[in-house]
Amino acid sequence: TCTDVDEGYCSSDQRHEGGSSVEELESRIRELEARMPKKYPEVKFLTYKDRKRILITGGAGFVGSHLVDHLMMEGHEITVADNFFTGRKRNVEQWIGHENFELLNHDIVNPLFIEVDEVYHLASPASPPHYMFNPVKTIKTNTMGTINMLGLGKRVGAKVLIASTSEVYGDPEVHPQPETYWGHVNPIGPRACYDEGKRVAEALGYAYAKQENVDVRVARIFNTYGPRMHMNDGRVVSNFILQALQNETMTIYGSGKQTRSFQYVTDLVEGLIALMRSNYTQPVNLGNPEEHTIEEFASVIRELVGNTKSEIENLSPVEDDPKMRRPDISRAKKQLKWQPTVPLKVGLEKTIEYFRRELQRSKHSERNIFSRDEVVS
Ligand SMILES: O=C(O)[C@H]1O[C@H](OP(=O)(O)OP(=O)(O)OC[C@H]2O[C@@H](n3ccc(=O)[nH]c3=O)[C@H](O)[C@@H]2O)[C@H](O)[C@@H](O)[C@@H]1O
Repeated sequence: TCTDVDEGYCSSDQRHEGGSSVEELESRIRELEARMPKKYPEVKFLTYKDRKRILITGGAGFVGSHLVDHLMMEGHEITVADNFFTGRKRNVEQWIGHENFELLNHDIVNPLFIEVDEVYHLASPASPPHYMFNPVKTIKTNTMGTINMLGLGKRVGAKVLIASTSEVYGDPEVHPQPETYWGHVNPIGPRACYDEGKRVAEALGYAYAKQENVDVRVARIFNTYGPRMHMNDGRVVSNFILQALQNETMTIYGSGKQTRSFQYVTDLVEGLIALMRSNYTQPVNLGNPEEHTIEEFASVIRELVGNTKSEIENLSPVEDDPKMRRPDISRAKKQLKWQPTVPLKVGLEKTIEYFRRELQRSKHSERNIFSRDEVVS
């Protein structure tokens, strides 16, 4: 009988002779292995021909990390560049160590020299309190950072998708907002660092496309919500949910009659990918056209959270706060065959569940994958 089972030196005959104890042990190990969570979510295998090398700036952030999940599961090679100003390692921890994944602690205000086929350029603080906290850095990220990404696109021949924003329309005087509207932006107001930063990013994109033949896509992203928004994000959906969950006052800035139209993050991710893969080079609005007042959002969230003692209170209005916002998405429908599909209540429930878990969380390394299928099934 072989006694070197641990060392793996036994032949199968010896193991057989060794009697049932080794077989029992083996089957017990198999059983235990089956019970352990899989190391990584299921990733499709793509051959070299179909696999793309993709850089996602801001890939550890709220939107970026959902895009990472989607493209990783499709089987592509993903590099994330993030300076962790608002992004968090936790958002992509499910991929760390995977052979298709790389996480760089890199600030794109500095150039980055890597070989890629596509760049999703999402890096920038996006919530008003965050971008106003360091306006100079916000401008640098959107100007110098964008130049660096377009320069990378030029050098290696990569397609570059620029994440622009509905804020390029400012406090709009046209409603809903089509891409042909030039906007109504205060160039020296508190939001200017972001609004004007993104307007320059778009201008840079088209300048590089014209002068240097860089293949550029521009997505104008409207208000988006979902799991993995930062606890201190400060935007309305996460604020209202966290306030309701903790029985705190729900803070409406101003009358609450201002409107917004909110899309769930997985819808946005599909729109971004469709745009990147299309041949359409003009800006495209990506948003959900269902419009509500902020007051309505407060009561819908209050109701969905349930059992809350939170009161709703009106505080003073925010300077230059857009009074209404709703995307005209005819272009996305026509050119990308894209439109949002996740209903507000379904997305909000998913987001509430996420924040509820975050508030209860007391240890590291809990997986947090959110796929669209999980939401619609
Ligand atoms: O979520 C987004 O996608 C967008 O969020 C912000 O734009 P904003 O529409 O001002 O987003 P919020 O800060 O969520 O504010 C929405 C409305 O709710 C109000 N609000 C916000 C927070 C709060 O606690 N209470 C409250 O009433 C704001 O005054 C505003 O009228 C960013 O500036 C955009 O770049 C970003 O694309």
